[in-house]
Amino acid sequence: MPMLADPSVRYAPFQPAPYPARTWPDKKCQAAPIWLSTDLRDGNQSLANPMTNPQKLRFFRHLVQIGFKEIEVAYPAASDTDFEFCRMLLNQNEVPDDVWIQVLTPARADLISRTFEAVAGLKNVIVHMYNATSCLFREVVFNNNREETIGLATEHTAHLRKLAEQYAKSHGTNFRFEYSPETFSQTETPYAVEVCEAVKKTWLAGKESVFADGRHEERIIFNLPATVEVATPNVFADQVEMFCKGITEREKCIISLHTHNDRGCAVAAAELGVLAGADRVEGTVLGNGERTGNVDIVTLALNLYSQGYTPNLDFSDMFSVVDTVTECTGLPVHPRHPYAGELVFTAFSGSHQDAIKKGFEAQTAREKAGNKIWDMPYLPIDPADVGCTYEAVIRVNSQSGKGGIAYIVKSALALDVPRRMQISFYSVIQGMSEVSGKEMTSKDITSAFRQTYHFGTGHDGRMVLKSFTMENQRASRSSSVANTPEVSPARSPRGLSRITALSLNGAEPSPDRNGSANDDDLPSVPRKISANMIVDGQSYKITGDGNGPLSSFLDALNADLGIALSIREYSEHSVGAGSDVKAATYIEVIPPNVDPKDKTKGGFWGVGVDADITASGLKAVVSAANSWLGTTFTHWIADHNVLWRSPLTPEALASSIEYYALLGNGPPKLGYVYIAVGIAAVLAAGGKLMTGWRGKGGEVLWDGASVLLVASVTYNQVTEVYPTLISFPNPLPSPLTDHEMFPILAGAVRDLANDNIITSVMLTGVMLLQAGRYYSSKGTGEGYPRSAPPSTVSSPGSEVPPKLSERHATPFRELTEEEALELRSSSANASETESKASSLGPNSAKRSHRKPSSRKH
Ligand SMILES: CC(=O)SCCNC(=O)CCNC(=O)[C@H](O)C(C)(C)COP(=O)(O)OP(=O)(O)OC[C@H]1O[C@@H](n2cnc3c(N)ncnc32)[C@H](O)[C@@H]1OP(=O)(O)O
Ligand SMILES: CC(C)C(=O)C(=O)O
Repeated sequence: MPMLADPSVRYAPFQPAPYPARTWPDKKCQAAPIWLSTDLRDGNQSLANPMTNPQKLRFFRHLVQIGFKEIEVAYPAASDTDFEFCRMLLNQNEVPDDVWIQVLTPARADLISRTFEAVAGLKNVIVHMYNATSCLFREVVFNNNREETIGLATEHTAHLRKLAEQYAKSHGTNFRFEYSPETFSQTETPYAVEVCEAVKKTWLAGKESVFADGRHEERIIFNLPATVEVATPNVFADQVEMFCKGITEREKCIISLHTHNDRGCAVAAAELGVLAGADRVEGTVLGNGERTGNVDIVTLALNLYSQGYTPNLDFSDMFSVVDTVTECTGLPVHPRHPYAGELVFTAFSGSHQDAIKKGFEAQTAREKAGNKIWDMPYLPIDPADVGCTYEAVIRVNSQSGKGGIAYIVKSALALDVPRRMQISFYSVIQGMSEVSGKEMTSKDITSAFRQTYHFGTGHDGRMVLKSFTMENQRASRSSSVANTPEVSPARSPRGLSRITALSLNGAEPSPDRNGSANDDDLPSVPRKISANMIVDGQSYKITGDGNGPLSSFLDALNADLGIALSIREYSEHSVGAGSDVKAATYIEVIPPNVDPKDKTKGGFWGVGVDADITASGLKAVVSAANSWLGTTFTHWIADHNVLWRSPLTPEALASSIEYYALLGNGPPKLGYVYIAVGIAAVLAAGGKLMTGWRGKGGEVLWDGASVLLVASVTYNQVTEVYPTLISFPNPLPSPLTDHEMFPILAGAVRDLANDNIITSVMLTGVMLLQAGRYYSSKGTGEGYPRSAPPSTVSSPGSEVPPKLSERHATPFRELTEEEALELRSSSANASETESKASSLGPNSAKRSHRKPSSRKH
């Protein structure tokens, strides 16, 4: 049946009693209520497969560990399992002295008696009796009028009291009594009060001395259930306040709440009910229970905690709580479950991440100043308080922003990346995550960072700084730089002491000073650097002069390697503390044709970390220069701009032009390497051709094709690629995209990209041909003879099926004569073999072994 156009024909609104005298809206909840966990009763009775007793025991122990002092463990009259669980708790001495065991019974004499048998001998027991009091239940379920309903309750209260006194005497048990007017929230509140008055009278009759002695633990518990949640939480709060004010001898009663979540408001109803005067709340850990569940005590407790009130329950290890609940109930916990779900302290979206990152920084600063109050965007409590690490707080996908990514880099690598570098790295991660369509893990992000900035062992770029010596008028020093940019054996105390003095906190060197930013504390004195570098595997010693370490290094790169870069932005911070302190330096470099003032374009970032501040700066320059140089000696990135980018922007073309101009005007030695590779390829191909001429007829075909392809590539490189490459002007005109040469240069990079495509297709062809040759000479490996022995070849009348499947593992090979024969005979027999297959051989059995469908129609 579809939803009704007019639901009022079927559903009537709940009619709350008017209660204008309410005071609860102005109350505050400033202390935890008494908690009762009913996980092992109400939670258990709602499970398709109720818990086994070992599971119940595990859960019980965990509840005790969390700090529950009242635990409803069973409905002992319901089943032997529940009965035995109570005995198990007694026999194994599982119940701490300060914990009360609660058991539920209906208002039926036989079941009450059975309940007492179950708990006989336990130290502290609350016997909980219920009968429904609402009009619907009175009429439909019990067929009782109001008086009869009260009679049912009082009669069984009297029976229960008798047994309690008896068992207290015989077993020394402390008994308390809880009565639930089940379906309280659907019962007329004054009538619920009337029922409870009658029950109270029966239970407390003659016990005046108990209260006169101040034994308040003897108070009767009236538990007010929203057995089914039928109205808004304010209605429930009104009912609770009405009850609290209506019941006499309030001081002799504990008012308890038992809310269910049918409208999704169990937490709100319990919270407002407490404001309305309740002392106690029954619920389950993480909200399992009938239908939509009982109220979730984790949420209630941590809501209090987040307001600065101690909940008297310890959820410090939320993971183990979730494990216990899920493993015992067999139910999952929703990833968005308040305080406990896997994702509840996690932000994927950029603006949330940005705010959280800034929030953490502000929180750290506040705490340093002595104010520990948690005040964090998007995070109501500190995840660490419930056993979460901060790692999961920010997770990155295509919805994320630079702040979140920077947060992860900072958490994982202790690098506080400057804002503009964050933006630059963000585009790297954004691109990756859009391509994959998946979340980027912290590991993905840190390894992308290392790769992008050539940071850390195993992430060297094309250029590596091995060691350097620095001379100036004050001192002369030398350092070697370890392979990993993060650690340097050079620990100059002088360098370290300068970290603070040189810290510019993101201030940029003015372009004209060109890298002398970290010389603020020194007068401008000429420096000379001598550095040992590896570029594309070749060692170079470079030297340069300048007003500081960075400017002299940039001078050396320009003079000896033809790498003309200047610094546009510089910042640094210390990493760690004490004797392990290091400096982290971030540098943005720009090539000569880039406008230093237009910070939206043309920069390349680098990072360096070292115990020596000079080494950290130099490493940052090398890292940035590597970003500019590109990762490998290939042109894919530049060509991608030209061939596959849509729309093809002038900026994309400009960056490809810059790349090829750099290559064309690069150090001559790079050119020699390029030519040497070409010559080696030609010689190798030629050598193979000769081998082919010397007699192996079959191989000449392959070698011939390879030679043809290699020759074509060489011709293309010599006549097209090389002349185009060296035609790029040095320096490039600036601003590039507006210059009249731009269309010509754009055409040149298009030609180069096309040439590169041709080259790569041809070289791929060579590789495939060579692979074919390799496999043909190798055979199939184990067990496959280069020429098949006669016994494996089928002959007319042979019953052995030919092993054709083995043949598939041998690509690109000529067949031996025997194999050719075998193949021919097998194809001639193919149709015959097929027709025989239904009656002969193992395959026929396989094909026919399925039974015809036995389904009846
Ligand atoms: C809201 C709640 O969560 S209440 C707790 C619910 N939990 C459970 O029911 C789990 C355990 N229950 C059981 O194992 C069984 O129901 C038992 C053992 C208690 C009783 O089983 P049975 O004797 O077979 O009765 P049944 O389960 O059909 O219960 C219905 C009978 O109990 C009566 N009844 C229901 N609740 C109560 C009550 N609180 N007090 C007295 N009688 C009650 C019904 O009116 C009905 O009586 P009828 O047979 O005369 O019409
Ligand atoms: C027995 C009562 C308290 C109950 O479980 C309910 O009303 O939900």
